[in-house]
Amino acid sequence: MSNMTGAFDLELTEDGGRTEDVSDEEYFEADESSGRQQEYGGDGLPNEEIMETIELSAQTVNPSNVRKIGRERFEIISLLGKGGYGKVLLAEMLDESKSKYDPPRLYAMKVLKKATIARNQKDTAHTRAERNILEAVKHPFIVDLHYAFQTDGKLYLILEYLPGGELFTHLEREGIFMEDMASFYLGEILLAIEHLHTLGVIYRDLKPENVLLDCKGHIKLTDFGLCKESISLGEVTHTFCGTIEYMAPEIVQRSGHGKGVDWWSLGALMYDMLTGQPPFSGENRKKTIDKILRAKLSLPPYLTNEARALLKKLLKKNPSDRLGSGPDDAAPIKSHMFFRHTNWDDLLNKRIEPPIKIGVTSAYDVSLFDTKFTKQTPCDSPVDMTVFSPSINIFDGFTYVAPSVLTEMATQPWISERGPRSPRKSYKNESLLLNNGLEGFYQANAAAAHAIATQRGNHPGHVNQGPTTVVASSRAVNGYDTSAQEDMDTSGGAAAAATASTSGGGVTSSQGGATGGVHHRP
Ligand SMILES: Nc1ncnc2c1ncn2[C@@H]1O[C@H](COP(=O)(O)OP(=O)(O)OP(=O)(O)O)[C@@H](O)[C@H]1O
Repeated sequence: MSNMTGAFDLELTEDGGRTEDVSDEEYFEADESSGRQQEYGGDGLPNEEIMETIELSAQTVNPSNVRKIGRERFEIISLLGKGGYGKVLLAEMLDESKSKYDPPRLYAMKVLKKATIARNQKDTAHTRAERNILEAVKHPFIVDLHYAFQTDGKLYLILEYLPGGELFTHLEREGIFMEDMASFYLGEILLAIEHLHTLGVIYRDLKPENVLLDCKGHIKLTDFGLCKESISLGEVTHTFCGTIEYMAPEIVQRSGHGKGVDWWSLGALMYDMLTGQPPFSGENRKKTIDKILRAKLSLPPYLTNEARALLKKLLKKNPSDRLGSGPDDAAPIKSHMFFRHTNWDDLLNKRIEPPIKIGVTSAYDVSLFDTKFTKQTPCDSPVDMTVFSPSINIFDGFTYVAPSVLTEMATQPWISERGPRSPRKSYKNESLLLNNGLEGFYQANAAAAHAIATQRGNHPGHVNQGPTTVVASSRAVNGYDTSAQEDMDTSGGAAAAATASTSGGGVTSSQGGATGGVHHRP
């Protein structure tokens, strides 16, 4: 549905008159002085952040009743994706006699060199005694980390498998989300980030690829604030996340990495959901950075006043002006008018039905993942170095990064985190754009949004009006790799593994027939 070419790309910022240039007081020269990037506490003073890092290992991750779970207990099924740090593979757990469980127990296996979680001691005095940090990180909208083990210098994280794939795969199919749909996903993401913040963890890496969907269509954030080291990039990997344990105290205490960076990223995701592209993106790294640091925010006219107001407040370049940067963290965002129809308690308890239904056909159905990965023969060797070629546009995936983070990155030696990912610029109804131009596109979207809302007998702010179903085609999973059995711990304990489930409800097609970027529902 969304295989349009660049011919239909929209340059919102160059649309003279049809978009609103937000030229208010938020304009912020990020390189004026580092002092302006500091986050301020309720007392008006900069926060002194003393970070502690917890390294992930079998000791810190595995439940105490699980003594030894090793690599030999997993059979690799398929490659799901590659990030800047390593691979993520679909893996099936075997019992102690190397037989498969029935029903199958599927996990996502992430292979890294090292991973830590950095958290602010000030915020976590009450949890510091905890041995198992994962108990603290556990949240309905954050991926579960079940086991960790190390072999050959590689750290294996055995994560909950999320068969719904990336939220933005679904967004690409839809073109854009209506505001009611967007508020559902943004609300779940917000709750996950708010939870991490209460633990003193800043997520920092909120971007489309890290927002996945579980089998029912609820959000799960991957990475839960991990600081990672790649298995393939040598001894030290400098990333915007930062390998915190090598940093000098004065770097760790730099306050450019306040919680506000996550609320900026939420704003950038919101903009992408509602307009089809990130707020600031250029054709290369330099231009993207430049736009994030200096370009005015442009808002298309079809956005409601509520969405417009929230975007302006989240995408404030100066973090101390940004909504959410204050001591109340997420609270003022939750009470913003954009979320006026959101019952936060219902949302947290998953009592709101997800707008997109995940229709996978079997536990092994990986068709919601990119075939450029799933068609490869999977193995857990290090990532191919060619994906880190310096010639690629390493900033394509970083249009969600807050200005303060970019400024800090510019002062540090830095290596790409991942291969290129083009910003989404595809729209459902290319003919509409061709015939009516940008204005027609906006009008049609606004009209369609209104029509759908009316049809539902509902206000556009409401969520949960009958799920859209994304039907995953049935396809054989290729490339089983049963050979990669490595020496590791032996004998598994009573693993409380989650059982892979595909029960996303009935599977009915609702694709096609989109008008003006809006999806028809059955
Ligand atoms: N739990 C999971 N279940 C299913 N797929 C996953 C899971 N975790 C990650 N993936 C897939 O693997 C891809 C790469 O994962 P991820 O982004 O976590 O890697 P990374 O090395 O941490 O990358 P980066 O930090 O650069 O984003 C994701 O975009 C997603 O498609």
